[in-house]
Amino acid sequence: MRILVCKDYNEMSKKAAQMIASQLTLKPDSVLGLATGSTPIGMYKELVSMYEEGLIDFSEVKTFNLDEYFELPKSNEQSYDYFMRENLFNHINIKEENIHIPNGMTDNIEKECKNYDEAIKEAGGVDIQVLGIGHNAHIGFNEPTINFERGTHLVNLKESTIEANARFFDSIDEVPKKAITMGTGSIFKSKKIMLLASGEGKAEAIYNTVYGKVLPEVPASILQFHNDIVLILDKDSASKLDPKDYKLV
Ligand SMILES: O=P(O)(O)OC[C@H]1O[C@](O)(CO)[C@@H](O)[C@@H]1O
Repeated sequence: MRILVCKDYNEMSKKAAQMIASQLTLKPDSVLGLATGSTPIGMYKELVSMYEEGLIDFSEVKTFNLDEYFELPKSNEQSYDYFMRENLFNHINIKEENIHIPNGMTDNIEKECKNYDEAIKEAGGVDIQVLGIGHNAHIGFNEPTINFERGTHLVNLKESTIEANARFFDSIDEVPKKAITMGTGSIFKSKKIMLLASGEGKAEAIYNTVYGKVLPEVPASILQFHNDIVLILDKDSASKLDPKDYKLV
């Protein structure tokens, strides 16, 4: 588990975008696993700037998003489909058929989840999975639970997650209570993983992820077993780590 600590959120975003750009240089038809939430917004801004400067090309890239709210129409500005188009897809030359986001409006959850995992497999697997992390160390919408979920599945959101995400909605009652998310098993199959975190509020989750016991109650802790993962943090989210365990960049 490599840990890079940047001086602030903007530097973290630049570093993360550089890592994605390197991936696309090495493999133009990369399969990118993408995250939503507030943390990756700075990285997406950097990627759009790099694309506009002609430094990167998304024409052969395929993407798979980690999660999507259940029964929230794509047209809703709080859907992750809407978020991804606003923050990235509408501003780069990715092909529509190469964009994959779980269909939160499906009337056949089991089929949707199975098809999603199969589509990832058919694409050759995720080359680099971008992750954020919740205050309770959830990754995607894999909440603290009693077992690590293997594949993409429907999940009941924890109250703490609903409260954390209520900031994006007019009222907490509007926050969906369920979501479709790639499972920790699906995430773990990614060839590389890049986890981003910013702010003091994530320091505890990062500490538990790096040093804690590998438990489904701390979903991100499973990442200790991955053989090619980098955490890109800002100083605040890294504040509980031992400086000998990370590199300042
Ligand atoms: O980056 P944020 O907004 O703190 O969100 C952290 C995590 O919570 C989620 O938004 C799910 O609640 C994830 O998609 C994200 O990685």
